[in-house]
Amino acid sequence: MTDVLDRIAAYKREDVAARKTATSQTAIEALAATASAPRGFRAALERVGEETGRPALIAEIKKASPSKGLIRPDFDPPVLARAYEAGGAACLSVLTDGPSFQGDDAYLGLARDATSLPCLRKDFLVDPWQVAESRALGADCILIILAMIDDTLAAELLSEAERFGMDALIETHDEAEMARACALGGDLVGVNNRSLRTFEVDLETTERLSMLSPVRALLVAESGIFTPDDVARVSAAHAQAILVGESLMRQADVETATRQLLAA
Ligand SMILES: O=P(O)(O)OC[C@@H](O)[C@@H](O)c1c[nH]c2ccccc12
Repeated sequence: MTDVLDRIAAYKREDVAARKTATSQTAIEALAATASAPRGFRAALERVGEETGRPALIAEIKKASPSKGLIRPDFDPPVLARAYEAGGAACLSVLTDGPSFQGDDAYLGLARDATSLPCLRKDFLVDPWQVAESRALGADCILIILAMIDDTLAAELLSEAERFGMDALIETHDEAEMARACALGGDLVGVNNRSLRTFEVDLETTERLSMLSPVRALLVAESGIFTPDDVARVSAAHAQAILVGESLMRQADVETATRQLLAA
């Protein structure tokens, strides 16, 4: 049986091929040019981190996941986005992948228009065309999952993000991927504590990889963060930002839960 990443990569390639037939590179770039100007994603993380002396929060709008199934039944992106902003999030992450996460491209603009926060388009990028598409959808930052692509494509995605004035979060899972991130030269690097192959979560991943991250990179601890103690733990491991979805999405009162997670 092929694992989940291979399965996702396969349907993404098919999906992108169809989208590219419908909308050429020139056409998608024209749409990107009319999108609302990028909000500095990395800059917001840096600023909030300095102001609070704690890791800045990237709060994720996620309805479901392959490992957990349905996470949030009453799913309303603008309402959730405003609750996150009021609770103290520095940035948002919005799942747009449909088949695995019950996301939708439209959720990105809905969440972004409801707040003043910079937004990450959380999706699986397998083609540089998707970078222009992300900007056209309003994204301020894209995600580059190294486990899914080779260095040539990763470098292309990174330079396209730069060309469109967006930030790029380079996601790593192990030492080899962290070495690749260093060679790529990105300035925003994530450590995903969840293996995208086995779904197992371990905050030790951040502790192990943080010291290997590029010197100039802002480090984001991703996944499996549930309590203020978890935040303190990854903060002690030098994470300057955290990416949190499930633990906040499961709370009835998202604003209060967000504030409590960030309380020192
Ligand atoms: O819900 P969690 O455990 O707080 O995790 C959020 C985020 O890190 C996770 O959704 C994620 C991190 N990298 C990804 C790549 C694709 C899809 C999802 C993800």
